[in-house]
Amino acid sequence: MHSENATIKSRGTAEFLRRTLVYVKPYKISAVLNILLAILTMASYFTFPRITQFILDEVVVGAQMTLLLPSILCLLGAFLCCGLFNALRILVNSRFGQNVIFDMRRELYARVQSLPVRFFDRHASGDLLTRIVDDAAAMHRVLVDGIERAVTTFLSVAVILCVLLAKNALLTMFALVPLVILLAGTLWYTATAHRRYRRQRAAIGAMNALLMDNLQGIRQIKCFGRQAYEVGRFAAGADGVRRSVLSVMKVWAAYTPAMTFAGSLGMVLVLWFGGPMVMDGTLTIGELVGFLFYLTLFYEPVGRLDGLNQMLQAARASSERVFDLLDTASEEHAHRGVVPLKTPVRGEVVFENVDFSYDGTRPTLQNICLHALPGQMVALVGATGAGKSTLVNLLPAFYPPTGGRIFIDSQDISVLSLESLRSRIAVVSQDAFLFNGTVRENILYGKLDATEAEMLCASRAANCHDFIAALDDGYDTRVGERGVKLSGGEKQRVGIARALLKDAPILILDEATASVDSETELLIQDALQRLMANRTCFVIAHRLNTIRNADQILVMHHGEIVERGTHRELIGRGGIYARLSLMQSVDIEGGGPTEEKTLQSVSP
Ligand SMILES: Nc1ncnc2c1ncn2[C@@H]1O[C@H](COP(=O)(O)OP(=O)(O)OP(=O)(O)O)[C@@H](O)[C@H]1O
Repeated sequence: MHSENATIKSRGTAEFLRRTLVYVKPYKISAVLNILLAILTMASYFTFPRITQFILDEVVVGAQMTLLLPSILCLLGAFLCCGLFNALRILVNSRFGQNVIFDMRRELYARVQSLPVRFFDRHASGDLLTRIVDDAAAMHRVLVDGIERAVTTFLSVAVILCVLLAKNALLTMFALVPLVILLAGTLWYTATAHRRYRRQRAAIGAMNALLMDNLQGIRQIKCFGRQAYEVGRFAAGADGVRRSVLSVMKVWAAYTPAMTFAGSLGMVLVLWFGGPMVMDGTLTIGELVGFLFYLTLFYEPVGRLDGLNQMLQAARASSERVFDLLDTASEEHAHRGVVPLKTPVRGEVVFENVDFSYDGTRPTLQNICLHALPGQMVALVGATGAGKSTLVNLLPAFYPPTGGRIFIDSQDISVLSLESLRSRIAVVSQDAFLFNGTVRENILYGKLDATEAEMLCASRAANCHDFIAALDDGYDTRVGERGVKLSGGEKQRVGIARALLKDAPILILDEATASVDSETELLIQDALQRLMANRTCFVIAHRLNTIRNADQILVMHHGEIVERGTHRELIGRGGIYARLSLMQSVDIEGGGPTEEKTLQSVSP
């Protein structure tokens, strides 16, 4: 995880602002209205010192009690306006903010969906989640609150400065002396804060990555009794966050009070030099109090600039992680194919001298040649790590081959659009991943617009209708995260129903290794027979008895096809397959298995 974050490019504030402001464009009117309302709120609030001064000087000292009620009503009206404008500002600001973050998250998630499978091999889901949820939120805060605060702050500083100068230029000079210290402090903070925020964001990403990984593996943790070990690992991650946040806060703790103190110096100086002015009659007491009120209003936004700066630096660090995601080339960018697969698709598949490597150096597949005729069943066998899954993963272009070509119906898949290619391939994987929704939603994943009748038909063909109908809420039963509420055999059949509904001419079937009872096994095999009928099937077989009737069996070893033929031919050859077959005690003449061992445990 740390290495992932180390690769994130550092970007300047100008790039941050340029790319972040793009999200405000569609909501220019809301943004302007938001600022306008903030200014009105501020302006109504600023009448307070002026009216107070009037009450003190004209009403109290000038003994004009008839003006008291109108003055108080004015004050009340100003506060009312202030509250009203503020309420409207909050409404506009919230809508504006939620629109911005909605757009950001939608764009980010769309980008995540378009990233190549290879990207997900290298990035932890928890870290990606942090970028979409937290980092986008930090960026949005700058746009929504930051811009508003920046405008109102600078405006109020400018307006109040004019008022102060108009009231008493000499006192204003004294009041502004600490501003030099404030500016120097701000510059120092800006220059040094960025790296601390980068570390903080990286630490949060790493902690979330660990958290997500652990929650997904909670059963393994319990099974191995590793709760204490994982608590320790999480504590190390959380400690990383604690230390990075503390390093930010340590500086902040010294910086903010120092800046507030510097601001207070202005008040002290004004009192020091203003007091004698009142005594010698060049200033009224009301004018001095009014001046001090305005000075508070001056230093309050000046102090807010520090908070704004902190927000900006945090958002800049977050934006680097967001832009890193947005700037990663999409699958379409790398694949480039746009041609649709010619229909009707017959399902002829050819691998022509295909090589592949995950890391660009160590070959995972070498010189793979195969020719599957439409409707044929091609079985892949071999020891674990031989490259069977890698081979089938090249067919839907999850990874591009590093050498050679792959054809479907004589069309090179590298020129085909991914959408067209993948819509013609169904995958039934070992773990039959189900989404955390209802059974119905999971089956319909194969064809979102399928009718109820089509769904029921697929479900019956997959031998899962009966168990689904017996569930409390039938097809509307929620299956839990990854389908946790269903048994392995049930999940597999829901997975088969989903693939049946997709009705693709090419099927990739990664046979489940987990054993199920023989009745369920029969139901699954029966469902699979229906699924495989009239499709070109690639079956990663772990038990040889299920592939005896395959049209071709390819035996893989260290990324190469070392034997090929039918079951009988390979048995007759007396090579690796025959040995594997013997070890699994498959009845060579076609009878049932007497003992089953998965190929995972057998090395050729
Ligand atoms: N995403 C990946 N990134 C890097 N290397 C990988 C990746 N997936 C697999 N490998 C490596 O590629 C080799 C082939 O793996 P593959 O999963 O294709 O084998 P397999 O024959 O399907 O094994 P199994 O039967 O156990 O599933 C292995 O050495 C594996 O470690």
